[in-house]
Amino acid sequence: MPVRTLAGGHDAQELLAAKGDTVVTVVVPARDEEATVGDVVSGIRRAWVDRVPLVDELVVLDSDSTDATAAVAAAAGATVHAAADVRPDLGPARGKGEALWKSLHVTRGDVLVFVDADLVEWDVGFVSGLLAPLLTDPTVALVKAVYDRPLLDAAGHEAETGGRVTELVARPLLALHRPDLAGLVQPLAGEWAVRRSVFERFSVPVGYGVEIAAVLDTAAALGADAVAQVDLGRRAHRHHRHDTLGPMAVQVLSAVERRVGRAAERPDTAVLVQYERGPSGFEARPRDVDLAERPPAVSTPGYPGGAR
Ligand SMILES: O=c1ccn([C@@H]2O[C@H](COP(=O)(O)OP(=O)(O)O[C@H]3O[C@H](CO)[C@@H](O)[C@H](O)[C@H]3O)[C@@H](O)[C@H]2O)c(=O)[nH]1
Ligand SMILES: O=C(O)[C@H](O)COP(=O)(O)O
Repeated sequence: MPVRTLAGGHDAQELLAAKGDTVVTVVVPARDEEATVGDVVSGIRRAWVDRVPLVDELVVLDSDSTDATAAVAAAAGATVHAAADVRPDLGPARGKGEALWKSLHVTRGDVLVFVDADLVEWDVGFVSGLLAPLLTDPTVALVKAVYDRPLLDAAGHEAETGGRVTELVARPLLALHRPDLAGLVQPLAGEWAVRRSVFERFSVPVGYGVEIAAVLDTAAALGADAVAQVDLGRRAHRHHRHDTLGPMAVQVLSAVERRVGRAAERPDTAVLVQYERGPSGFEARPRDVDLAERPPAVSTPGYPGGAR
């Protein structure tokens, strides 16, 4: 059965009625996003906290930023937590997955909606679109965004279609290992929503493997039918250079391999060697890539409702 694809564009009052007493948390992970995090936070705040009270908590997880991300996010109306300051007793780790995992420890939502902080084209309907299936259909556990993804050049002009790691790594891996999930158009979308009761039971890659891991773990635990996707229109974001997409690809590959029964015993670091032409020919630029995973939040001592 193909992955369920749902339309966005919901009536706000109907969603509010469907929400009832479900607590909804929006989490924005951000590392050095002072240029864009303010618009993301203030847009969500105006639409879904002030005008329609669909969102109960709006939280930015500041992921080791060295710029003014935290101050900008707080001024825009978010509750800001520095990821490194959340449960420091659990040891240090860095990365996007770490920020999302730490968010479980400082929020109370029954449903968590994740929205990237680097968006330059987006719509507040992303939040309601992702929430709707979870508020209205108890069989849905995780919802991914689907959208057109332009690849913008340095001047902001549309060059071609984006999502290079998605198209060259993530979707091919699904085709090989989980063809029942191959209908997911944007398996790496940074905009997704999940039930806490599900996400808190998964081990979470600290880096960019977090999205593909959550999809695979949800399908393994509850069946592919528990994963849905919603068409949200169009989204544009800041692009990485190819040399930082390489480590991202390694993290996505590792998260998948661990979940299809390979590489379970792999060390938590890999070295990706990239090459640049220098004065003496091609010079090696080795990069350490962090493949570590956090254990299920529910298993960490002190987690509310978890082991103590
Ligand atoms: O250590 C980090 C790195 C990134 N981020 C934030 O995470 C979001 C997405 O990061 P980004 O570097 O912009 O990733 P993308 O190039 O957009 O990668 C896509 O693919 C990744 C791999 O699946 C997903 O994690 C991303 O959400 C998705 O947008 C942004 O708000 C970042 O500020 C952190 O919080 N901590
Ligand atoms: O999701 C992806 O595949 C990566 O973030 C790369 O996206 P981009 O090619 O649009 O920069």
